[in-house]
Amino acid sequence: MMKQSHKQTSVNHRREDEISTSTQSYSPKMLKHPRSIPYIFKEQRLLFILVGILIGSAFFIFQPTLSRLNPSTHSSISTSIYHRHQDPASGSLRFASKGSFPGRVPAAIGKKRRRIVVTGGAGFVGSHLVDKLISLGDEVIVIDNFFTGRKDNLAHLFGNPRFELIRHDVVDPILLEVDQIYHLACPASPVHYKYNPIKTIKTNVMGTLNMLGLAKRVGARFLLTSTSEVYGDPLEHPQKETYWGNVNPIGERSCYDEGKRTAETLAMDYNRGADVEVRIARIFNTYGPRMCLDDGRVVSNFVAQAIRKQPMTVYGDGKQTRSFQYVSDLVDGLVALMEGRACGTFQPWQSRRVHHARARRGCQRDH
Ligand SMILES: O=c1ccn([C@@H]2O[C@H](COP(=O)(O)OP(=O)(O)O[C@H]3OC[C@@H](O)[C@H](O)[C@H]3O)[C@@H](O)[C@H]2O)c(=O)[nH]1
Repeated sequence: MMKQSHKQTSVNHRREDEISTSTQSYSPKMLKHPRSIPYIFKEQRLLFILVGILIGSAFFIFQPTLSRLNPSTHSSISTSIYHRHQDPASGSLRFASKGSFPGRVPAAIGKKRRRIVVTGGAGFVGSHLVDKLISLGDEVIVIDNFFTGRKDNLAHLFGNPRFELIRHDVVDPILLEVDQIYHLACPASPVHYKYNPIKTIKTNVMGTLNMLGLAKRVGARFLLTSTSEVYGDPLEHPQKETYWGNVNPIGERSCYDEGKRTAETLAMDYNRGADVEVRIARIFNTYGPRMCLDDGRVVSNFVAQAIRKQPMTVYGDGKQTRSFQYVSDLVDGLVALMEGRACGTFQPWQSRRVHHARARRGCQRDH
């Protein structure tokens, strides 16, 4: 047994040397049960210390991995961040993917700034709306496929940290975490929307469906830019919102007229069926800066012809009438409509009294 103890460790070897040379009396009790627990604890303490260090190191190495696999073991703050990360529509994906550990609160949280999507934001009306929202301190994401919109209309905002531009066609779904959606994407001039009528109606129906789906998913408020053309060839002048129109479902302009009518139907159905807060603005003939010279609408046509000293072309018998408005007035109206409490359909000359009556009745209403 003594021989075995010598082989085990040099510590033991030294100890036995000490024992043999010491003046203390030899204690046979110590060697009597060398494999007893007190003996092992006393003689193998170095081994125990090493094992302890190994277990401790292993715990600290694997602990973060384990916590990522099991978020339920963390505080409520880290759990909610994890769930936001799981939502594919959530912008939290961005900070989570940077490798932040659960429980670490990103700097952006706490500073609540509204995030607003403007579809068709590179267009004539859209770009003015984006300017207005940026001036109000909001974060703006523009979605545009540049069919009639131009990057030039937004060039002055490139580099602004509160501005983002995404080349995307609303006919395809997109996931974003936003507070408000201004849905403008669609060619509006008769020349442009008649160029590819199937694409026009697809943009109005599928594009609006996608944006309403997004609004429902993230709880965003939704504003649809509709048109005076939903009245078709109206038999009433001027047209009130309560007028249902005199429409032709198979005419050359129907891709736009009927497309916008369907978009309005979808918006109201999402309001009634899915509690999406919707606003519908029936926009009349608008003019102002950034309108393309080849826009095809009457104001730009007349201005372009006047500049070129050409005669102005009046279509038909010239007895048709239109309501015109300057683009900044329209943009102010769109923002007021979005921010107001009233849901439903509105025109520029809508009276305050009617707005409030609707607000009292709640968002849901039928014409
Ligand atoms: O050169 C022209 C252009 C147009 N016109 C006439 O002027 C009137 C206005 O026509 P526009 O092309 O400007 O457009 P509209 O008013 O018919 O619809 C437009 O305004 C409302 C928006 O909601 C629609 O998106 C947009 O199509 C029409 O009667 C048209 O025939 C001319 O007489 N000469």
